[in-house]
Amino acid sequence: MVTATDPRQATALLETRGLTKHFPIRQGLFGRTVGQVKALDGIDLRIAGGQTVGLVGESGCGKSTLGRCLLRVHQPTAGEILYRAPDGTPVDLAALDEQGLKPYRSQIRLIFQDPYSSLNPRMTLLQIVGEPLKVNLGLARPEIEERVAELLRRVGLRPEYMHRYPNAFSGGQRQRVGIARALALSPRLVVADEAVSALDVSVRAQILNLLKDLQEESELTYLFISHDLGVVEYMADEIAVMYVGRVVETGETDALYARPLHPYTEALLSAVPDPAPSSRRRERIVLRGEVADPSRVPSGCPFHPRCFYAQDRCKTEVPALREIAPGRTAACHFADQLQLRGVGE
Ligand SMILES: Nc1ncnc2c1ncn2[C@@H]1O[C@H](COP(=O)(O)OP(=O)(O)OP(=O)(O)O)[C@@H](O)[C@H]1O
Repeated sequence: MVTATDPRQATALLETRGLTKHFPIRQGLFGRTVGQVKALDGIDLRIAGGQTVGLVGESGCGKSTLGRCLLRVHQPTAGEILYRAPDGTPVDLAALDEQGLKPYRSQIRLIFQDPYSSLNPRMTLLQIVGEPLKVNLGLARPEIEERVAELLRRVGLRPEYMHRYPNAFSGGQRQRVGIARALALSPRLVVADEAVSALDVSVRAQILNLLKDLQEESELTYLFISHDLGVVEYMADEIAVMYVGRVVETGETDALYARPLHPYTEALLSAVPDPAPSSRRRERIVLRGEVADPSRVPSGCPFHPRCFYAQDRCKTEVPALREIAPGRTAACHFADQLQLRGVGE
């Protein structure tokens, strides 16, 4: 059903086309390039304004590299990052130099994974959260204090904490500080890279709910990167599944979880803990072998050596990411024939 909040109807805030990032592998005394790590290999991804896109996949499949390219921490090797500026103009962030990127640096921000190592222990919360206000906006101390107090309130911390140091706080509180810092410049898109993975299970839900509340208050858009499919199901309107530098499936969260179209997604979902274990049990699909090495991507479909449904064609022909049903894409030759198992069957 197409509803008012259907991500397919919302305008894209950011869209990547053919986004590619290869890291050279260097060897020897003169650093000769002997190969390439294909961390991203032609990513087409659409992030609708005000929505959360969940990016999932095993470790090493390129999720963080994608986030870093959007933030332009990395210079992409090829492809476009089309960002809709506040006045509606599309801007290709991949093509801009540091000077050109300046106006957009405040609009796309990152929440770090580890609230222990990402906060400087020698800086007070005022300095940590206020730093972007000083550096990017050049604000004076009284105004910074005022804004930091407001930011701390928004993330559920007492304003008087601003004079304390990070070691006075728990993991969950520290991540609230990290979120306050990410929000200091009123961004439009926030990349949350494993934002709750380092936290105790007991505080994860509080941080996830905080992120949801902040999204509602400020119409934020999230790219929510996680290897935890349970967490992503709770957070994301839409999902993109990555495998070795490529997007292999996209769709609305409910539809994708109920009926995956790519065998890799089916395997990932089979590992999500069963909410009602006494009912018909889902069988966990144990994939053979390790995730492919992005410097030696298998021929044909990169997933074929691990796929239980692979046919001869899969060994030679690379499947394109194509629309299988409205709002559903998959990069599998047999996506419209396979009857794969989802969650909650
Ligand atoms: N700066 C770099 N130089 C060389 N190779 C890199 C660099 N950054 C990432 N890679 C490689 O690119 C591939 C993708 O890494 P990336 O960190 O993006 O994956 P990921 O899905 O985020 O994994 P994880 O969840 O473990 O962080 C990996 O093979 C990684 O070793």
